[in-house]
Amino acid sequence: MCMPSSHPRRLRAKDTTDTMGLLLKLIVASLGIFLALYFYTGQDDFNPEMLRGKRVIVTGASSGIGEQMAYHLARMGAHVFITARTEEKLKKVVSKCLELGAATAHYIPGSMDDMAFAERVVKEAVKSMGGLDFLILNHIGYTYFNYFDGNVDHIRKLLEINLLSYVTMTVTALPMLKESGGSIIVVSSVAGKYGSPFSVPYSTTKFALDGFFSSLRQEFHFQKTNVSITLCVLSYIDTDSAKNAVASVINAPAAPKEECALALIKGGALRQREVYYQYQAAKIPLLLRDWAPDFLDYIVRKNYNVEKIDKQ
Ligand SMILES: NC(=O)C1=CN([C@@H]2O[C@H](COP(=O)(O)OP(=O)(O)OC[C@H]3O[C@@H](n4cnc5c(N)ncnc54)[C@H](OP(=O)(O)O)[C@@H]3O)[C@@H](O)[C@H]2O)C=CC1
Ligand SMILES: C[C@H](CCC(=O)NCCS(=O)(=O)O)[C@H]1CC[C@H]2[C@@H]3C(=O)C[C@@H]4C[C@H](O)CC[C@]4(C)[C@H]3CC[C@]12C
Repeated sequence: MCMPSSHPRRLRAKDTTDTMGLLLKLIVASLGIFLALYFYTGQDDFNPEMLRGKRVIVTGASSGIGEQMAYHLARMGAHVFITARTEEKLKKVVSKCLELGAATAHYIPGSMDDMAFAERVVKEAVKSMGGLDFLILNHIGYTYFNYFDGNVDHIRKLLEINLLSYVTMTVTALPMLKESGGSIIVVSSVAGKYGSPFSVPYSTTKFALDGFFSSLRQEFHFQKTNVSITLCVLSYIDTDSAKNAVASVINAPAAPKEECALALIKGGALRQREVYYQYQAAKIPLLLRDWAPDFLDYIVRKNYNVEKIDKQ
């Protein structure tokens, strides 16, 4: 009887390990290709004509990404209705929108810590434009970029501006959006998808937006409500307020606000459930969140010059 020697058996075990390794690499590569195709497809079907004559509200449009969205919409021939607190800035944005080709452009100044104002914005916009196709929720209240200071009242106030005014505007706008088969675009952040140091109150409000709008989207399916909800997950964008707040602390480049604004409008017009901008900075790290959360936390922390915060 011939007993197989231990050597060939070891070789067979090594062959099996090599094959498994190769298979694993193939699976990971195919998954990568599949995800890349899945998340990139759709954007190409966009045509700026989709926005011509559409009636759009943009909040937080006196500066930054909101202002840039207003300009893109104006170039596309939309009716633009903008809001924020600073009237002087809003006036300038409205006149530039008209120069760029907006069908109409109007503004209403006020603060989103007042829910009666949030409701009024929608009602005035509908009166002025004769209906509503897109509700773009983009504004945020002032917050600090530093260690959590224990101030519960700040979190409560920020929740009113960053979350409850979004909810109020959605509730008020829903009948008109149902009528037009319209869309809600909600501007959020990677800080609303994973834990972010020095942004505790801000991150709290952005996670809450995901809870509200992702759950509402589920109910829309059951109710056959033809209103799309696009949640926009942004990485660091080069707006003045973001750069002022974090430039010395974050070791990552900021993406251009003009391109970002266009990506959000495209995603909304195509009725995508989520937009990630910039894709590699916002989406790729998230692939780790459920499978390697400690590793993701470590990568996130690596982006911070924490000594700059400690010295402040
Ligand atoms: N820039 C970035 O790196 C990132 C931004 N985002 C998100 O993008 C969106 C826009 O950010 P960004 O353009 O950088 O911000 P900006 O600071 O440039 O713009 C914020 C807007 O909100 C308005 N606003 C502030 N406070 C209030 C208030 N109490 N009531 C009503 N409006 C208010 C501001 O105008 P006014 O002061 O005149 O009221 C301004 O128009 C936000 O939702 C933010 O979370 C997400 C990830 C990254
Ligand atoms: C702290 C920012 C809030 C904006 C603000 O109130 N600025 C006023 C400063 S000023 O008065 O001097 O002008 C945050 C707004 C957007 C945040 C960034 C974001 O959402 C993306 C990244 C998320 C990550 O988790 C943390 C870093 C971010 C770049 C984050 C930083 C804080 C904001 C700029």
